[in-house]
Amino acid sequence: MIEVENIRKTFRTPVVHTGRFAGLRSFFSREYREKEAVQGISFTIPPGEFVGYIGPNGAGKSTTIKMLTGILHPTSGKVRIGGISPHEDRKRVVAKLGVVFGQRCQLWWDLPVKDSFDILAEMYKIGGKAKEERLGGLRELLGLDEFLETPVRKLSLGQRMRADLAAAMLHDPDILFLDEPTIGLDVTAKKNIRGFLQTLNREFGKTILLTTHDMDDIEQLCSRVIVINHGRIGYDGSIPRLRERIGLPTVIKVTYRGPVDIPEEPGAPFTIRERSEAAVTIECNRQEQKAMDVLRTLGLWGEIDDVHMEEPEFEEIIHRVY
Ligand SMILES: Nc1ncnc2c1ncn2[C@@H]1O[C@H](COP(=O)(O)OP(=O)(O)OP(=O)(O)O)[C@@H](O)[C@H]1O
Repeated sequence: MIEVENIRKTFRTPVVHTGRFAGLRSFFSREYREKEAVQGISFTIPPGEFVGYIGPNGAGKSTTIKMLTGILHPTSGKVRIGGISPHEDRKRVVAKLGVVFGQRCQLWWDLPVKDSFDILAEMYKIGGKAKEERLGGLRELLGLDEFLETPVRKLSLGQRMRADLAAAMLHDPDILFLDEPTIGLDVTAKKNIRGFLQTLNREFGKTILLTTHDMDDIEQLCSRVIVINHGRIGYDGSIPRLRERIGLPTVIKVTYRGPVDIPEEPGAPFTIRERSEAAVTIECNRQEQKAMDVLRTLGLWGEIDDVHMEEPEFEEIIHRVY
């Protein structure tokens, strides 16, 4: 269980002067600028949940993750991971956590991948059969064998991410924090990583908090999404409920065969976006109108030949929340 209670983080940075005697003025200056990166955030994540933690650049996502992992101490508020405060007992919390930062490799750059795993296993005090079994499972799930002997610096981005994920899971933590794990990856590599994360969550019950700018990651993986902006939570709930709340229209295009009689006003709760001799495109709100009811009305205007339906893009919905 991850418990976050009204956490805040204010960064205080000295004001740097410019112009004449700037260095001297900065040196003697006691002026500070304050930045409230996180402004009172609360949420609870029960075991086994897969949560997307998203927001625009500078929203406060990384700052939150750093407070959850104990790297940063909140200015106020409380964090509990499995009942333990990461600040008070970082060692015990770290044992429960796996952390992956997509932009930062956590392995030894010049060593073969398997040597990095050996060092980590030593650090976590995993040996013998347990180590073989765990590493065997990860090798299979992540396809590590093709590059186990390769130095980390020579890995492709996709291979490096797979190695990083294996390293994060080596001590079998219950919780995984991921910061942009698919950044820069091609379609196939993304698919592999997503498949692995899905397996961790669904088959092994791992709790996952995922930060990403890739909305496909969120839509394909997360059952819940927390949206943060300017250090505050703007939304916390399921994706369908978010779609409902934003209420962007669904677009339906119907092509007719034979004679068509499209009225000037639809006389139904949807709007006509475009019409031609043999087709009509309408916009409707799926929360207010069932697609079948809309189609029934459209069927009164002529014999339907083909139907094309476009749901609002998740990306567009998130853009509206930001
Ligand atoms: N150590 C620091 N000192 C001062 N300000 C900081 C520090 N770390 C972060 N900030 C500021 O706090 C705000 C939130 O930053 P944070 O890195 O948490 O955002 P983010 O949501 O992770 O953004 P991104 O998507 O760009 O990674 C930003 O305005 C940032 O400049």
